[in-house]
Amino acid sequence: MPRLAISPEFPVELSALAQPVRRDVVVAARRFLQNVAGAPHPERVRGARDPRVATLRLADRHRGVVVKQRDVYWLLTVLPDAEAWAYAQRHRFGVNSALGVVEMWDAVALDRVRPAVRRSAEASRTRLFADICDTDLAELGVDSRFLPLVRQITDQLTLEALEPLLPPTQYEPLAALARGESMTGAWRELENCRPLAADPEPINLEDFGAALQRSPDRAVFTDSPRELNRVLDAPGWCVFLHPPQYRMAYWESYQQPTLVTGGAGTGKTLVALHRSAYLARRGTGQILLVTFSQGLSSELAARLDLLVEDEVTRKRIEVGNVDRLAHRIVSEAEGRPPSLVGATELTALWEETETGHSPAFLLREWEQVVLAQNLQTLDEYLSAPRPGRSVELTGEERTAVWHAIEHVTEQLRERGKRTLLQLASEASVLLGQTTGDLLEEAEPKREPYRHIVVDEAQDLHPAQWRLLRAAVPYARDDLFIVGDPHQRIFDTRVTLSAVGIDAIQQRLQVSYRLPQEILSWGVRLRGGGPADGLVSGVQELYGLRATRHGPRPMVRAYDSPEGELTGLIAQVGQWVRDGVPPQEIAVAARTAGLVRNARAALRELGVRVTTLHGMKGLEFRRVAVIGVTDGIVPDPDALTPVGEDPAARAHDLQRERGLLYVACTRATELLYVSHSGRASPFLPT
Ligand SMILES: Nc1ncnc2c1ncn2[C@@H]1O[C@H](COP(=O)(O)OP(=O)(O)OP(=O)(O)O)[C@@H](O)[C@H]1O
Repeated sequence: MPRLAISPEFPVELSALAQPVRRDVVVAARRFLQNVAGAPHPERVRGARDPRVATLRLADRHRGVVVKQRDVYWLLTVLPDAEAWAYAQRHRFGVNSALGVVEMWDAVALDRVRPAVRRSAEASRTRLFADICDTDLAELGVDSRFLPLVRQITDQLTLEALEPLLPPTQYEPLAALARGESMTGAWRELENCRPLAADPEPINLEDFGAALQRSPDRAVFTDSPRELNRVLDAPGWCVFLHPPQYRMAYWESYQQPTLVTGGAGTGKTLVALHRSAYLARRGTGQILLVTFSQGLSSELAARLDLLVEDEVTRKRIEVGNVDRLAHRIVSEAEGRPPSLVGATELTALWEETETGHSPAFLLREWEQVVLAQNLQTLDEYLSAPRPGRSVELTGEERTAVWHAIEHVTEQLRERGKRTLLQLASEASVLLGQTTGDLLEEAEPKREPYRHIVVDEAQDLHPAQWRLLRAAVPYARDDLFIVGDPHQRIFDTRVTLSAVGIDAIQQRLQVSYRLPQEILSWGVRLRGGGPADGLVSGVQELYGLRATRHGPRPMVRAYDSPEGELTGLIAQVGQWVRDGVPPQEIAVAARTAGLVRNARAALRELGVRVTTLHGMKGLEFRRVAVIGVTDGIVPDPDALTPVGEDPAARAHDLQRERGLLYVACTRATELLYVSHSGRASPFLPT
């Protein structure tokens, strides 16, 4: 029986074929896999650069291209006959000697540029890699077939021009050396191309099948027609992860909590989904996949349904948000659902106190100092640090604030009401009680989950972190966390270590969602210095890059809000006429009023219209962000007055900036931004 491995390009090419051809291709591939009568057989390709290449006739005038070694077939693509033969003739294949993964390159295209590289070498005595000996290059896996070309490269620009023609496993270490990095730096880049942990077995360059097994980003083996169907039908992200994503999601076991950070669209959510699926398949216990809001958790659940087909496995993963978890734990303990206090009622309670501080100031002090550190007594509060609060409070003032907090919490208790953060705090105490008393027992395992996977971690409050920490035992693979401090849209700047989560950190650097043009515009917009939180120290956006190019964001200035709305209607109408499905278009604005107006104006078109907050975690082909006007973004009502607390105001401004950045980085294809009157100060000039 043949062993059939599918490359990520195959399902993409397949989906581009007409339906009857597609059906025939699938039937033929299934026959080939099962080795039954009528199965296509490999046909050699005359003039092929690589003798292992063959084609399979999969449908009328359509062929699959395979690389064949013994019983292993790597099915690369399916194309009309002539294109398939040309493809088969052009490409060569190899095994990277450092990583043992497969490599593929267009040998004809590479040959075409060789004369130009040679000419520039003849005109210059400089050689980019003059200081690196052949042994070092070989150690980095540079293929001896590329060596003559590499030796002729005179400068960085020439190397960059070769990037699309070289396998990434060849290019990345060379690019690192060209940037002046050491061998260690070059190795680090190479390691990033490794999807699996290093294999202790020596690499056999002749064993292509073993190399394919080490390359799950390039080839998935299908043992049955069912698996074949799945690889061909499921969305690409369900089957193929990029090497760093794969390595993080499928690492056998993490000794301690793990934090994956990365910019917008780098695949953090996908990694969280795959990690959950991996843990569920392992069957070591119940998993909670948790995210910020109810809306996002529904999105996650829908994607998880696509990723995990098996019902028993899927049932091991509960998808939820932290508020709901807190609510449930408190409900179960008290025997009835807790009542929540509304914002207006809470503000009225703060107003009853007489500290000379505004309700907003007191609320922040309560949430960011008292609840964040779980302070229980006045003495604890008097000696506690107040990070992020720049207004000094004397001992007397602190005492007054503490009494104000006591007044409000007492009033809430009398009314039988709580805030969501209070619920989280109480839920973590409740969990602590059930587990703490039992620690000495043989089987204390009373935490509700064995593993917790957290998405959008940047916005969780310390009280919520304490709840999550208490909901899972201290054990291997307890917490797997993904987030991006630059996308924080709420007021929490907690580092994980401050809440007792000692996490190892990994980072994703390539955005697969955004074209370079939207990404670099977004990075300039986000600007304003590095972001803090989640990890100790600060996190820079430096190094984040994209793999695609596209149109630059359109920024449109209008004279009036009415003109801006008319412009929006025209733009979105054009997108719909271009054939973009309405569910792949989103319009976002900072205020509820702008959202209402846009929604009314676009009702007929059926596109999504939401607030900037509502864009978190989502993705659309085309996005319009309107009302990016001075006086609207940042929202003056969301800013602490300058005189009240300058540090809080600076944080508010960063949060508002982050909010706009989040909305603008949802577009995979096109971004349209508009304002009427003076532009928001956040817009890059
Ligand atoms: N391995 C992959 N295969 C296919 N598509 C991918 C892959 N990785 C990323 N993408 C694309 O990038 C998008 C972003 O992925 P994801 O939502 O996981 O990123 P994220 O880092 O969580 O983004 P954000 O923080 O901006 O919400 C995906 O929806 C998909 O379009």
